[in-house]
Amino acid sequence: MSLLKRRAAYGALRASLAEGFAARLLGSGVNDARAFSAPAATYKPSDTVDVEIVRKKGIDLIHDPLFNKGTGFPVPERERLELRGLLPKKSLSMQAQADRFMEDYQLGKTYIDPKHVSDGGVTPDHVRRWKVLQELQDRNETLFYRLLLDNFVDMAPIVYTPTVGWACLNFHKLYRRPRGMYFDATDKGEMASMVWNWPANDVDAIVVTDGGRILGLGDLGLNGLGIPIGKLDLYVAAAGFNPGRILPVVLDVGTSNRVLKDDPLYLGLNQDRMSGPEYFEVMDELVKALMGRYPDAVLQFEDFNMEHATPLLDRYRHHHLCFNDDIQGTAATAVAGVYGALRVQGKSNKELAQQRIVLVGAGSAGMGVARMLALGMVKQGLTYEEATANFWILDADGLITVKREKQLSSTVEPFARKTQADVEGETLAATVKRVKPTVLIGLAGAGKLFTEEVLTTMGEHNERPIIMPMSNPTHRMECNAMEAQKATGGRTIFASGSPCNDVEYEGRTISSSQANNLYIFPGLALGAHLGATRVITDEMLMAAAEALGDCIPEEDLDKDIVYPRLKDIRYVSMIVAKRVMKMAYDMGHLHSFAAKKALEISDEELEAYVQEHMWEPVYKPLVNLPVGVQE
Ligand SMILES: NC(=O)c1ccc[n+]([C@@H]2O[C@H](COP(=O)([O-])OP(=O)(O)OC[C@H]3O[C@@H](n4cnc5c(N)ncnc54)[C@H](O)[C@@H]3O)[C@@H](O)[C@H]2O)c1
Ligand SMILES: O=C(O)C[C@H](O)C(=O)O
Ligand SMILES: [Mg+2]
Repeated sequence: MSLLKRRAAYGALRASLAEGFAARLLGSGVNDARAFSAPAATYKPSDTVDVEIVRKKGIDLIHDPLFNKGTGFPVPERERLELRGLLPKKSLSMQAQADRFMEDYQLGKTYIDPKHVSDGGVTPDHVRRWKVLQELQDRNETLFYRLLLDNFVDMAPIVYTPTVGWACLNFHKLYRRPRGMYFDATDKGEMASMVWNWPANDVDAIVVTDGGRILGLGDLGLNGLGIPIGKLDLYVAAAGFNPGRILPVVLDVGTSNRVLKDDPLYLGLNQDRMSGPEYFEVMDELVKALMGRYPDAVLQFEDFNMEHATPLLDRYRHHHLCFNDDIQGTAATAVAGVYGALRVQGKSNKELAQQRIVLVGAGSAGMGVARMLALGMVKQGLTYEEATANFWILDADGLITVKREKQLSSTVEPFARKTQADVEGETLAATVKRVKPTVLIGLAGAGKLFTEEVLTTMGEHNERPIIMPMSNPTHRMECNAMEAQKATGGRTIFASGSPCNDVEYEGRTISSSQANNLYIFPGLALGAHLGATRVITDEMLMAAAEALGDCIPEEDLDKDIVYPRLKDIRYVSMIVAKRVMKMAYDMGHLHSFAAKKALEISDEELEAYVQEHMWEPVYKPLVNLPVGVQE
């Protein structure tokens, strides 16, 4: 990318910051905002008009959601692209289309029978909105992403958790049009050629699941594809990945879910879930097929069960640019949240080392979080062994100690309690009473484990308890915000995996934050992609965590908010991407020449570089080139 172009992008960034500043001035009644208005038009050779090359015309174009503008095709474009007569004559602006959609989205009366909505926390209205949005995505992706970006706070819970959980449970009944790629165990030997059926020559990001553990809903087999789709929706909206260059993938290796297997409409393999060497063989073939065609793509592993999540990450992380979102993205998210909560308490990051942490759920997410928090404590001066002594980890069998008879996994083993006072299998309530933790984290996916007794005890021992029920979706969270605030007299610093409303308690409003890896994976992947980093290291993850924490404005900390506002998600992803790239550079992992150059010029230049590479959901003029004619 030329320096001229980058300068232009930086100019645009500065202009938009100035615009925001001007708006604040206007809001505060200061009239000098005019000083920021645009100067008289001058010729800028760098401000080129971005066009998009398309190889289709006529009805084929209208039926391609990546290029379709619906009634938004301008008249001259209709002439150029053989669309005349295929659409009502009147051309609407994108804004008019957006307004029309929002009316339907907000007020639509499509009836959904409540008995079809079995997932706690998801209402019939969520489901209606999910359907309306999905239909839009299937016909006009540019408008879909425009709306998702502009209404992120309202729409993220629809395309993502908790509603996406309902969509996965019902994927086989909802299936209408293909999205993403479907591989299964019977495709052995064919995958490397199958991957060439995907229409895009370039793919920047792939999210893959085997449906083994979808949110806290268990094994959903092929239905799990809804999760990579939802994650990649956020890649585009939150981090500006190009929707034409993303690929959601499911590998169907069977399912242990009897309800699905017995359902004649289920679309996956009707066989038990594979495991052992055979499983890894199939997975290896898929990874080689995907990386063979798209060697530069970032590969995100999503919602694998405990048996496979860590082994797969260890297997591929040194060979491909990949990460496991549940282990690593969640870990960085939790670290940022605890740092934020310490700042709310008026403390610094240094005091992470003094925290006593009880964590329920010793699975991939839980142990990723424990390890990263321990690494954070090491950064604050402890040895790793001293750090692990600050944790009490419980799983379905209670407190984990060295006396556990079952073999502990290598991720859990360093955290097994060693002292006499620690009773193997102790209940959560007893551990919390005895240990008096300052931080309580839930990643068990088992619902209401933070009982009134547990929460009350947290309140008894802490002036400001830090309570993070991080499981998803809503009805699998360990508690909700109201329960935590009621039991602790409104003193909890609260962050949950799925969104919770703020709580009205004794005449005041108490903030709830969302501790979800959505704050990390889009920016992390963007930084890795733009920096061509080839690997994602612990240092890069820690940089992402710290960057996330730094994005919380002071005035929000004063309101007990421990994550940035979701409306600022693009800014957050840009900062996370920048800091990931800077860390990669320091560690010798940044291989993009252009990114290196930007970084060596200045911090602002690097921000502009990231910004410039974020795809914007706007209608660009379409230029048709016949197949075979080079761009
Ligand atoms: N907020 C986020 O960003 C985020 C990210 C990743 C995962 N999660 C959520 O975390 C949960 C777990 O995910 P995972 O990948 O670690 O799952 P996993 O299957 O790998 O691990 C689950 C763990 O919970 C334990 N557990 C189950 N029932 C329990 C009970 N009744 N009491 C105590 N422990 C119990 C299991 O023994 C196991 O150790 C899911 O609900 C998932 O949605 C949230
Ligand atoms: O998908 C989410 O909402 C977060 C996380 O990846 C999970 O598995 O729960
Ligand atoms: Mg997940």
